[in-house]
Amino acid sequence: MTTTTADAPTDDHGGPYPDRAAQAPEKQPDAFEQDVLPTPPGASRTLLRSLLAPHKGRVWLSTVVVLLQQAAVQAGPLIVAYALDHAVPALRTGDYGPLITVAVAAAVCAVAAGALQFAFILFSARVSQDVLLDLRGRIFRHGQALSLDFHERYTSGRLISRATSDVESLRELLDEGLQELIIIVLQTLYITATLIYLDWGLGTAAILSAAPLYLLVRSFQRRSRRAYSAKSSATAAVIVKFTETLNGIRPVQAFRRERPNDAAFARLNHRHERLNGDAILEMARYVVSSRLVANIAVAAIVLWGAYRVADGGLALGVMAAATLYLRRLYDPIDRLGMFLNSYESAAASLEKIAGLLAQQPTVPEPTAPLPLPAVAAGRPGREADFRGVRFAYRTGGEVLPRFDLTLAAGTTTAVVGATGAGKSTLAKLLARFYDPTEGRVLLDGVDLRDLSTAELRRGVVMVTQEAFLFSGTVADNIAIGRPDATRADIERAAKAIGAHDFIAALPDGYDTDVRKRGGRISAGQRQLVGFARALLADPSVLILDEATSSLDIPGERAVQRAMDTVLRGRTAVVIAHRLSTVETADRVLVMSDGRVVEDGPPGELIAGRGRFAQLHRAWRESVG
Ligand SMILES: Nc1ncnc2c1ncn2[C@@H]1O[C@H](COP(=O)(O)OP(=O)(O)OP(=O)(O)O)[C@@H](O)[C@H]1O
Repeated sequence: MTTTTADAPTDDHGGPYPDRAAQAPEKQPDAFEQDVLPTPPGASRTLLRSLLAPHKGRVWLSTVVVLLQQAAVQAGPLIVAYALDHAVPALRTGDYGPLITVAVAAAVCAVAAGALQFAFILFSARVSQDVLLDLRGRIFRHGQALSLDFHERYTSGRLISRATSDVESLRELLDEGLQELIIIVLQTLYITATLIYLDWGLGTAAILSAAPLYLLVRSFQRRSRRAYSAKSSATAAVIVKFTETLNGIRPVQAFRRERPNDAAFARLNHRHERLNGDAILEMARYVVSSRLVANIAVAAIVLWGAYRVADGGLALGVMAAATLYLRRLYDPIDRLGMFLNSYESAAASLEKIAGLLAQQPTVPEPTAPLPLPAVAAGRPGREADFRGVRFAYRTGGEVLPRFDLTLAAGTTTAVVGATGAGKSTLAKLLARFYDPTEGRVLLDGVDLRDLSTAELRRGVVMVTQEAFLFSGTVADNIAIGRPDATRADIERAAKAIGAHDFIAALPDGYDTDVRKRGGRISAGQRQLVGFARALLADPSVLILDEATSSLDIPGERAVQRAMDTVLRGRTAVVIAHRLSTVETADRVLVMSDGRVVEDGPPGELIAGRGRFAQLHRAWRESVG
């Protein structure tokens, strides 16, 4: 008999699987649930640097352009001062020269400011668009490269959120942030220098007043980062709910889940709104408190200045000018808040993206891949061997206790067993969607972990129940198994499978777009397309998850014939749900609680008195 170990509580106390604790992260808060994947320190900065590195030249150019643009803008008051002090008195003496100079200078500055602003927008937009293009591509490529267990936990909605709303908040920073920052720094430097020039004491006091402001900025940064991180997760949760509901629209409508879904969505939507509000509130708090600090600083400095004026230590004019400059010095504080806002929003998003990109596939490519040995002429398929394999999902307990199993080349093995017995898990190990927790899965003696993905996919193909169709034509869908296949190859495969007639009857035959007319392709026909795809791919080992849904009798026969064709001449593992499949297999494995409890040719098992014999009798009776 077998034992169920999936939820054995003894593990943590030195039970039968001492290393299980290391594989049970669900006991700690789940990083996936909370949308905070572990990120190596400095990963966001490294990511940003690597994104900007190819555009260094343009970033510098943008910086120079915006500096020149600011110079052109700031020259305005100087020109006015020159006009008042020189051009107007000169005009009184009939000298038009200075006035013309002023007019030309003002026109040049105005045109230059406009042209430079245009150039800046152009350069910075190019940089930001290229960076976003690169980043979206990286997220997509990485998403595709990550292993199945990652996707099962992270969900496509979160990936979409990373590639859309998080990328968008980075765009806001890249498009506007640089200009804002440069303006803030320039204004602050210019005014501080002028204040020091006017009066050392006042200038130093102004600089000292930056200390409480600095503390305020730091606290705002911390709080706003937290607020934006929560907001980004809330946005992702809204998108996850959206995609999940719409992907499952059939069961949603069939089971009238609309109302509960509306309620659940409203909760997530409100949470998003509230967290967005929190982020805005942080900004409001910052603006109010920074203005308060600034006003107190101005009042204190002015009081001290007035005392010095009364004392005769400071000229009144200098005091007046310094007061005006002081007010201006604190003007960019609001701007700084806006900048920090978009910076923190982008930083929170970047951290989430960096966390995603830092994930490593749990089924990695080998660094030194090995080739599969050449198949001897006439030998069908390859031998598959599970050696000392034990498997536990990362999110759960042990599903397959340690076992050994050899599948001889060219044989068809039917796997049967109750739901949850571990049939699909066994199949997924053979297709290397997961690596065994312990032990090795070998194909003709080569560990699957040593095969390049291309070699592995040529060697082993898994056809799942749902036979997913991608957007594109029927021909494209069949050719996924072998992209270089000609139309003749595709038709030959379809004919062999018995799919040609229905495909030819579609409005555009093989060129029918499956998305536009997807409704015309029935479940059975989808399976036939799936088989044609597998036949064209021609793998040595084929794993087939037989559909549980029963088809009509002609449909059933067509699928059965197609299956016989596709299984012939290779090593096959069929997760069987049909009696006919089991009866025609070379070998039957009966699984229960993750263990193979019966193993043998179908005739032998049927004749025996085990589970399979009982199952077979019940099956026969139900068929009639
Ligand atoms: N991604 C996963 N993470 C954690 N546990 C899983 C995962 N997939 C399956 N399991 C668990 O592993 C066990 C075996 O599942 P498996 O899908 O292999 O069974 P099965 O025999 O193929 O069932 P069915 O006939 O219903 O498809 C079950 O207890 C299931 O809950």
